[in-house]
Formats: sequence, C-alpha cells, structure tokens
Amino acid sequence: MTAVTHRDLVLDVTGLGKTFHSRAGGAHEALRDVSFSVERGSCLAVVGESGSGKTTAARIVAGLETATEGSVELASAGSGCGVQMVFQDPYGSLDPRQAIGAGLHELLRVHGMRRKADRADRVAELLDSVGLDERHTAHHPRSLSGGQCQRVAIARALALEPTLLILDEAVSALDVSVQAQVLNLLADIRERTRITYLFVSHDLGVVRQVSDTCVVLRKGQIVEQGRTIDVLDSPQQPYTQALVDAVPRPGWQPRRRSG
Ligand SMILES: Nc1ncnc2c1ncn2[C@@H]1O[C@H](COP(=O)(O)OP(=O)(O)OP(=O)(O)O)[C@@H](O)[C@H]1O
Repeated sequence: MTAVTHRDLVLDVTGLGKTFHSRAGGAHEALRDVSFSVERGSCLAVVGESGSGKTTAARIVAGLETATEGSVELASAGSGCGVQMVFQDPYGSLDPRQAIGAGLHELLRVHGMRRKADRADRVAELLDSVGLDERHTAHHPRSLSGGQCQRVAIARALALEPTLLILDEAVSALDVSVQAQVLNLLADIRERTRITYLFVSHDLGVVRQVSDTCVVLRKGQIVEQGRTIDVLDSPQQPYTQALVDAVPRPGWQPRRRSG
C-alpha cells in the first residue's frame, strides 16, 4: 500500500496575483500573494464572500485566465487531460440543441476515441458513474432537471479523465435535497477514482461536508487556511468567525420581531 505522502501534490499554487485593468485605465487587484496546495485524492475548498476572488483563483488554475504574478504547478496527467471545470449554471454549460448521448459521443470522438462501439461503452459507463442511464441519452438539456443536468456536466468533465476537477459553486443552484445527492455522488467518485477536487463555494455547510482542507479568501488575500474542520470549528480570524456565524445551525430560528 502506498501512503499519500506530503509530496504527492496534484496542485501547487505559489504567490498568485491578479490585477484586472479596465479600458478606462482603472486597476482592480483581485488576488494578492495567494498560495495553496492540494494533495492527490483530497478536496480543497476555496471560501469567502462574494467578490473575494474565489472564481478568479479557480479560473487561473484552469488556465482560463492568466495570473499577473506567481505560479501554478499541476502534476502531469498521464493519459488524462489535467484540469476540468464544472460551473454553477447546469443548463448554461450544455449545448441546448444536442442530446446528452450525442454530446458525450462527440466529446469522446474529438478527444481521439475513434470506434463508435468503444464510445458507446464509455458513454454508458460515464452515465452510470453519475447515476444516469441509457434512457437519458436521447434527452436534451431542457428536458432534464437542474440536478440531472449537473450530473451530465460532471460526466462530461470526467470523460476526459482529469487529474483535478474544479467545481465552481457547482451545487449552489440546486435545491437542498438535490444538492445532497450531487455531493454524495462527488464523494463516491472521489472514493472510486482518487480524483482531486478544488471546490469553490460560499456555502460553509457544504464546504464542511465535502472538503478536507480549505482556504479563506478576503478581498483577494488568504486570511486563514488549514484543515476544514479546524478552520470552521475554531476560526482564528474575525473574518472567518463572521462567515461561520452567518451559517444557520440546526435549531436556528429566524428572529421574530415583536409588536
Ligand atoms: N474580468 C474581470 N474584469 C474586471 N474585474 C473582474 C473580472 N473578473 C473578476 N473581477 C473582479 O475581481 C474580484 C473578484 O471576483 P471573483 O469573481 O473572483 O470573486 P468571487 O469570490 O468568485 O465572487 P462570487 O462568489 O460573487 O462569484 C471582484 O471584485 C470582481 O468584480
């Protein structure tokens, strides 16, 4: 048995900085000196309030945005494709004109799977891995629920066997019960495949459930990082404490106004 050693990092981000420049000549520093790493098979959550820089950090790691400073090192992917990303809007990430099965076939074909029979096997396997089946291949996105669409988006991301899967508010648009199903699915996939997750979320309840470690961003800078359970159970910084306090706990009642 090989233990996950400290050196078995899938992602190592060092000193990341990003400044956006507007046409009018203004500058906005979205990230400053952000460093974190993720061990193979683990899940790192990036948390923080709206505008703290979570998506910018994720997009830089995915190669969709360039950093102004710093470096992103990603473990080599073997036969897979490195990084894939799943976004918040399940419908927006799928082609509305294409049936689910045809979309997956095309994706696999473009990535070099020539034989139709091989693709059909892989499509069945991928749908099965996200709790869908043959019946869903003929569906178009609009005839699926939000949760089913997000499962398809995850299947498409997994099709390319990424080393790292970035989930940017990937369950935020779903109802709580559907959210729980997709989170369980992500946990199952991680157990089966040892895939690594970078999980961007403003929802600390979800973050507590899915992640091993977390990074707390505020105005583009890391204010706290460590094991999720430690950070959320005993936050060292007032900002983190305020985020934790904002999460309703079991038994929480909305305050009623008297009179
Ligand atoms: N392309 C861009 N051009 C200019 N400013 C940008 C751009 N993208 C993001 N920003 C700014 O950078 C800051 C960080 O944005 P980012 O989307 O990374 O935050 P976030 O934490 O993901 O927020 P949210 O949860 O609302 O998506 C914000 O002030 C945002 O307005």
